[in-house]
Amino acid sequence: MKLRGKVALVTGAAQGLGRGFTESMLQQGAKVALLDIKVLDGRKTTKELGLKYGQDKVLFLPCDVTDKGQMESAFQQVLRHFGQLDVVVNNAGVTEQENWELVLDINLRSVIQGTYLGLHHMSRERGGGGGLIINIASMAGLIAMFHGPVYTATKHGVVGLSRSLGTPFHFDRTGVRVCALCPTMTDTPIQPPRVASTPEEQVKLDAHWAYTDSQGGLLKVSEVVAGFLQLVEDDSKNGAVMRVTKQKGVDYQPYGGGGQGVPVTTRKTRSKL
Ligand SMILES: NC(=O)c1ccc[n+]([C@@H]2O[C@H](COP(=O)([O-])OP(=O)(O)OC[C@H]3O[C@@H](n4cnc5c(N)ncnc54)[C@H](O)[C@@H]3O)[C@@H](O)[C@H]2O)c1
Ligand SMILES: CCCCC[C@H](O)/C=C/C=C\C/C=C\C/C=C\CCCC(=O)O
Repeated sequence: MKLRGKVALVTGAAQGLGRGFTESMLQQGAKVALLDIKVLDGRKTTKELGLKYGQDKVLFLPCDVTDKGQMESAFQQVLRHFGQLDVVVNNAGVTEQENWELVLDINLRSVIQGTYLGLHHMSRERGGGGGLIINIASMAGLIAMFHGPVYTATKHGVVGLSRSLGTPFHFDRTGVRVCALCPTMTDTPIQPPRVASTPEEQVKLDAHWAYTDSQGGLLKVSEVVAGFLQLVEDDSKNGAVMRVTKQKGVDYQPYGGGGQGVPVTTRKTRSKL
């Protein structure tokens, strides 16, 4: 998809990867609605991007993605304000916390909600113009993350959702591509500090940073954004699961015959996974 003249909606856009995806689409000539629960940060980011790319190109909408009413209202407001919707990026996410139900709500239930709302408004069978939904999963959607079992479960769920809706059965009716993006550890505010306030916490942090350093350290937001733009622009990718890692850069998770929209791999390639 060429982004010039298109309208995108990004959840969790106030900072980190969401802000990066937003700015990359503004650079390509799209208009973007930024949704976030952090109202002050969201307004600040929107103002800064508006000064750079034009205030008429951006719209900030305070929105808690776990609240169905707020999500429905945000989608309606985007359509009223910009008159169209072409791209939905379900990006808002949190890492493991004591309240595991909240991790599930934000990282998976809200992504399902955002995906269904995107299909509802963009689907050709409902009079929409087709479009693209990119769900931000993680490499934790493909492999185990020892210090985040629920986080890992939610990201596996996001991958499964995107692959299933990214099949020709759905695309033939909706004209909406659905893909998942799976970065490894990236340098955003979600990352924990290196030093903790208690010895128990320090053990976890040491394990996290030892793992991260062993993988080549943190990705830059710009490296993930480069992959994101490839996924936006390549209309042949539907149900595709893009990985972004320090070791291999941008590539796709091969699924063999079962993976729609991704190349079928050879046995030799599969054995290296
Ligand atoms: N940074 C990484 O290492 C990394 C790696 C792989 C995947 N991811 C995924 O990328 C996405 C973005 O993460 P990030 O690293 O930019 O994190 P971040 O913490 O910098 O940004 C997340 C944003 O989501 C918003 N948010 C959280 N809960 C919300 C809610 N209920 N409603 C609306 N907005 C909410 C936050 O306010 C914040 O602005 C997440 O889904 C995360 O799981 C991050
Ligand atoms: C395994 C592949 C990489 C997945 C990246 C993932 O999507 C992003 C993770 C972001 C931050 C790291 C997660 C947790 C913090 C680590 C330790 C915290 C320990 C403290 C605590 O238990 O609260």
